[in-house]
Amino acid sequence: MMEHFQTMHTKGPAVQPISATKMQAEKVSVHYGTKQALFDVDLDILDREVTALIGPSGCGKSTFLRCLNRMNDAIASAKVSGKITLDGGDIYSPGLDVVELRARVGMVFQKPNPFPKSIFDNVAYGPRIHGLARNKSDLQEIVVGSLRKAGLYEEVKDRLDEPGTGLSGGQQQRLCIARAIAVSPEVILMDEPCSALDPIATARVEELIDELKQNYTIVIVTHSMQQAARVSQRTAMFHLGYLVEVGPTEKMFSNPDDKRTQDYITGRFG
Ligand SMILES: Nc1ncnc2c1ncn2[C@@H]1O[C@H](COP(=O)(O)OP(=O)(O)OP(=O)(O)O)[C@@H](O)[C@H]1O
Repeated sequence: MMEHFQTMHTKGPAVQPISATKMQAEKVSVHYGTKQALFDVDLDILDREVTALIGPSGCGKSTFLRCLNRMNDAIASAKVSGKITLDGGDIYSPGLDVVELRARVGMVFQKPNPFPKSIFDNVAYGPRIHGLARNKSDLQEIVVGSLRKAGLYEEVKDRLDEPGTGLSGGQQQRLCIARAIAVSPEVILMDEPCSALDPIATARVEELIDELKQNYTIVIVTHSMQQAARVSQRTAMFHLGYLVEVGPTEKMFSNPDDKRTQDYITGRFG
């Protein structure tokens, strides 16, 4: 795992930077038909940090993640209440362009899901539909830049015209990350992005997440305590649809406030 050390070039006491809130959830509840899956969740997502969502299966992690870019809109039975803001603006306000929202808050799924298109076209897809490139060389620059940021360019630069589906699982997931990055999102949501990957590909994606947090706010759902501890700065623990507690990852894994977190991280349930 790559370490980032900050060097202070100025004299005087070190000032602890205060992270700004990028997204804020207030009293967020979700029902699927008559079944309530989330109960009054209040959670701040801090800018340019990795927030890990942990908790036993079915506790509502993915449901909450999907609220952050309105992916639950696609589920007919899902009803979201409460308030979620991005830079202070309500993402559920009527008239909000959901396509624009999803460009600002991108998503990477559990199973790598490249389009049945070339590597180049996978990454160019978003910039094309959002009209982000003025000409071919602009588009080329965006695609190459995104593949570089996703740590994939060197591996694929000689075969950009070949299908994305021909890559290995780990490469496909980095391609999906490049595709998400290509539209310059501010927030990237990741739903168990490594669960289909082998340990080496997982380590590569974890390193990438660590690098990406310099420029993007990341929210990751993970079943792996080790992964949450390795990649995140803050951890939010969910249980039976409730947010149990949230805090700095180090504290959550060494000295959590809530017994349910303690039980979960020590493998007593989940
Ligand atoms: N599309 C859906 N329709 C109906 N119920 C759903 C739907 N998606 C999730 N649920 C229910 O909502 C609850 C929370 O599910 P969710 O997938 O958010 O949990 P999770 O913590 O992400 O679980 P896992 O770790 O197993 O992925 C569960 O009881 C689940 O069965």
